[in-house]
Amino acid sequence: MEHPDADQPIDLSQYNLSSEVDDLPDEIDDLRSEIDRLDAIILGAIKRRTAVSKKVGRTRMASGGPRLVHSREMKVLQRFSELGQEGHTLAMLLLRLGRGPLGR
Ligand SMILES: O=C(O)C(=O)C[C@]1(C(=O)O)C=C[C@@H](O)C=C1
Repeated sequence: MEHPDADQPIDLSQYNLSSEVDDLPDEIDDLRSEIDRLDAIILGAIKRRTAVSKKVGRTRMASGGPRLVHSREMKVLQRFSELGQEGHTLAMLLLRLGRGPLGR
């Protein structure tokens, strides 16, 4: 299956995810509608990420591989580090969702 190069930034303009918000109206209801739209995108992306991450884990373990891959987790943490400490927390939560409870 075709898949985008992970190092190639996604064209965020296609999804209207730009951080430029000067063009948005100063209307609370309109702004909240935009937040609702974004939350739907984020939630959908998190649910798919979790499902894909679980599938990677199942596939790897089925061939005798480890439950976790430290180097990959470091890449994910690095990716979210542009958001600072909260980005680190967010990345940790995404990893936790994908790998399920540890120590079982
Ligand atoms: O990339 C992998 O090998 C995965 O299993 C996915 C993932 C992730 O959610 O990004 C989950 C657990 C691993 O420890 C590392 C990364």
